[in-house]
Amino acid sequence: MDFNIVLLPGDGIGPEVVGQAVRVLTAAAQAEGANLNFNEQLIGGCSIDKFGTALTDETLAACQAADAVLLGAVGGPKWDDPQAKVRPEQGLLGLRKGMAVFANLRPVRVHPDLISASPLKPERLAGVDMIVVRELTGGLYFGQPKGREVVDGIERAVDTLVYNEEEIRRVVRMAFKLAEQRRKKVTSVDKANVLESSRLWRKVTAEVAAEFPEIELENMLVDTAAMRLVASPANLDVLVTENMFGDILTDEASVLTGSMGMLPSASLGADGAGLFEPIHGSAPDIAGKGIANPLGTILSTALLLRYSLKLPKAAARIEQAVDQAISDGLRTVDLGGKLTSQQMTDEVIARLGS
Ligand SMILES: NC(=O)c1ccc[n+]([C@@H]2O[C@H](COP(=O)([O-])OP(=O)(O)OC[C@H]3O[C@@H](n4cnc5c(N)ncnc54)[C@H](O)[C@@H]3O)[C@@H](O)[C@H]2O)c1
Ligand SMILES: CC(C)[C@H](C(=O)O)[C@@H](O)C(=O)O
Ligand SMILES: [Mg+2]
Repeated sequence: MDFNIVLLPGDGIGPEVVGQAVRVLTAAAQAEGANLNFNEQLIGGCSIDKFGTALTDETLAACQAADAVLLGAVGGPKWDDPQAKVRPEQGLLGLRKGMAVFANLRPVRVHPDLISASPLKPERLAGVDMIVVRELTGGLYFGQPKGREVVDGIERAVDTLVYNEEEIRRVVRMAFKLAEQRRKKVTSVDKANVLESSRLWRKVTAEVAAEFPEIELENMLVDTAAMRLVASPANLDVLVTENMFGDILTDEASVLTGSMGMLPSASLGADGAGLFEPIHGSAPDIAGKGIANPLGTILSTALLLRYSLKLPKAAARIEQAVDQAISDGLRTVDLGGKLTSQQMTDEVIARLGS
């Protein structure tokens, strides 16, 4: 079995965490008899520096042709000028759109031995195991019109939140399919008391729910969801929501797990090839120090093996090795330990099993 993987390390800690995660991915795939061919490309700020654009046509084409793509992070202060015409984040959005990966799965699991690493009360964290399904190629991030103009000497800016029913249906259906394998409940998060797009979201979600009579549907307003995420997170199982709500709620959810560095993600479309990335950014405050937590990216490679390469045993090997390393008390700096990214990865590899 041979697979072609595109690596997009990106900026800041991106190359550090991708470099480590690739070691784990290679070892786990090899243990299951799979051979991976890697093709490394630029995206984000480093691509702007070299090519003047955050995503070249060649990089996008390579990603579209690959069996899977592993990305680190993009962005950083160097490219943060508000007047800049090109931004690193545009590369990431263009990649998601270009790969048509409309569903971003963000599993949030609290390891029992990391409960003390979270600022939340321990009794709220026991048994937290949810998956957020974030719509990824629509909503405010992509809606038109979008832009700036000066009217009568006053500058204004416009972003548009637009969804059509098919964009909603396909991502909500993905959430219901996931719920069939889990606790048979979907919490759909919207702002239907204010937003027209949310009222359409709610209508389509009810139609999808009718296709899955064994799954319970709960509708929740996003402000309530933000509160429930910290007040009673163990009651949540599958959450599905629009692009920006999902972005914000998952950073909040990362606090439950002890660190931003823990959360992986899988971005999937209608067919198998996906985009896999930790949910964190380029972390300019710790970039270059070799201390970033690599586990979110390592766990993203497990999702890559499961969802795109269809190697569930290799995926489980990685997830078990990460769980074991944490159970054995191994911690990077963000979790109160002393291990470097490389040392933590060595410990995971040592636990992959034969
Ligand atoms: N997917 C992406 O590429 C992505 C995601 C989020 C932010 N960004 C970009 O990253 C840049 C920095 O954004 P930010 O600082 O707001 O968010 P960030 O996620 O980069 O960092 C937030 C905080 O979490 C910490 N952190 C993040 N990942 C960590 C890890 N693996 N190990 C230990 N600590 C970790 C950072 O040190 C920082 O204190 C911005 O340009 C932003 O646009 C990119
Ligand atoms: C960098 C940014 C465009 C991105 C997003 O908002 O989707 C990030 O925050 C994420 O969560 O992947
Ligand atoms: Mg985010």
